[in-house]
Amino acid sequence: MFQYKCLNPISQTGLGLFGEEYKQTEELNDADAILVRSAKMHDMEIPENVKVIARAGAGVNNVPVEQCAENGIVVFNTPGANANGVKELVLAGMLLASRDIVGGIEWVAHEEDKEHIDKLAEKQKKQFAGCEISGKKLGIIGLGAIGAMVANSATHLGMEVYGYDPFISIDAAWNLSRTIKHSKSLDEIYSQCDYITIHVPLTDNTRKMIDKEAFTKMKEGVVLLNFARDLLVDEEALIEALDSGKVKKYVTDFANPLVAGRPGILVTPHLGASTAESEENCAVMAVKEVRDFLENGNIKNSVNFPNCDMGTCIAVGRITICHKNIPNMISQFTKILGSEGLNIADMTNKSRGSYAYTIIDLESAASKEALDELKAIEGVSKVRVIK
Ligand SMILES: NC(=O)c1ccc[n+]([C@@H]2O[C@H](COP(=O)([O-])OP(=O)(O)OC[C@H]3O[C@@H](n4cnc5c(N)ncnc54)[C@H](O)[C@@H]3O)[C@@H](O)[C@H]2O)c1
Ligand SMILES: O=C(O)CC[C@@H](O)C(=O)O
Repeated sequence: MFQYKCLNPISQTGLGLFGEEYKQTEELNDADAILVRSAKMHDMEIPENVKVIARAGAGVNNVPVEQCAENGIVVFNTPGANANGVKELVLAGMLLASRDIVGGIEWVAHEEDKEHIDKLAEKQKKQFAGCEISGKKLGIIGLGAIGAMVANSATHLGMEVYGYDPFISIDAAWNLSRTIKHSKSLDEIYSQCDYITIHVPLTDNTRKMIDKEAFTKMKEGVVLLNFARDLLVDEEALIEALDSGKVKKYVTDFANPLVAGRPGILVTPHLGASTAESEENCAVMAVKEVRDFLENGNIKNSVNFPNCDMGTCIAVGRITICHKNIPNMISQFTKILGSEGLNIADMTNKSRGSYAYTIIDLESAASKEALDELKAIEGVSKVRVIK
C-alpha cells in the first residue's frame, strides 16, 4: 500500500488513476508521495518517508528541488501538460491589451441610462478603440512548451514572430513554424517588437531578467506579457516604464500589491493553467509518473534526477539507489551485492549534474544486510526495495 498527500486540489481524473494499492492521506509523515500545484514548499519539513514529489504543472520554483535531490527525493513536473491553457490566455492577453475591451465592458455594465444604451454606445465607443495584432511584431523569450505554442498561434493570427531561446530543445525547435525569426539576442527582441511575452522558468539566472536597462531598449508603447512568474520582471522598473509611456500595457498572471488595480496593468489571478483540460492533463501525467516511480523505480520527467527506465520488473528483485554523481559508486554497489551472494540480472545507471540514479535487478531478493551496507555508503541518499 502506498500513501499520497495532495498539497493543493488535484483533478480527480488524475487521482482516479491511483489504483487500490493507493490511499490518500492528510499526514505528511505517512506519505510516500506528495502532489502539489503552487503550494510553497521551501519552508516545509519534508520527512524521510517521502520518496517523490510531483508538481502538477511546469514551474518548480515553489519546490526545494536541490534540497530534495540531496535527500534522495525525486521531483517530477508535467512538461507541456498545461501549455495550451496558458497559450490561450496569452493570446487573450494580447487582444485585451490592444483595445480597451475590459473598459468597454465595464462602461456598458455601469452606464445607468440603459434605455438609450445603444445610442450612447455609438458615441462613447471611440474611447475604447485600439489596434489589431495582425501585422505587429511579437517577441517571445523562451521557446519551450508554451512559448513555441504561442509562437505558432501568433503566426496564424498574422503576427511577425521573433523568438529568443539559447537553450531551445530539439523537439521545440522542430515544432516551430518556419516563419518564426530566430533572434540571437534579447536586444533584437527589445528593439524590434511591439509585443513581448516571456516564457522562461524562474531561476537565479532569470530572476528580474526584464530590468530597467531592458525597458530602455524597448520600443515606445510596447506591450509586455508575463504569464511565467512575476519575479522575472523588475516590476518597480516596469511601473516607471509605464508612467513614462515606454510600456503601453503590462499583462500579468501574477497578482501582487504592486500591480493590483494599477492603471495600465491587466492582472489575472494565476489563471494560465486553470482550465479543466490543463488540470486533468497535469494530474494524469503526475499520477502516472508517481506510479511508475513507486511501483517500478522508473524516472521520467524529473527535474532533479536523470531519466532512468528499466520497464516493469520481471526479475526476482529490484532495488533503486539515489546517490551522488561521484567516482567509485557502482563498484561499491556491485561489491556489496556480490559479497552478499546476490547476482545482478540487469542494471542501469544514469547521472544528471551532481546526482545519479541506479536501478539494479537481482536474481534473488536483497537481504537486509546488503541494503544496510548500501545505505551506509557515503554519497548514497536513498535505497529502495521495489520488489
Ligand atoms: N501562468 C501559469 O499558470 C503558468 C502555467 C505553466 C507554466 N507557467 C510558467 O511558465 C514557465 C514556462 O513554462 P513551459 O511549460 O513553457 O516550460 P518549458 O520548460 O517547456 O520552457 C521553458 C523554456 O525557457 C527557455 N529558457 C530558459 N532560460 C532562458 C533564458 N535565460 N532565455 C531564454 N530562454 C530561456 C528554455 O530553454 C525552455 O525552452 C514555467 O517555468 C512556469 O514558471 C505558468
Ligand atoms: O497549478 C496552477 O494552477 C499553476 C501552474 C503553473 O504556474 C505552472 O507553472 O505550471
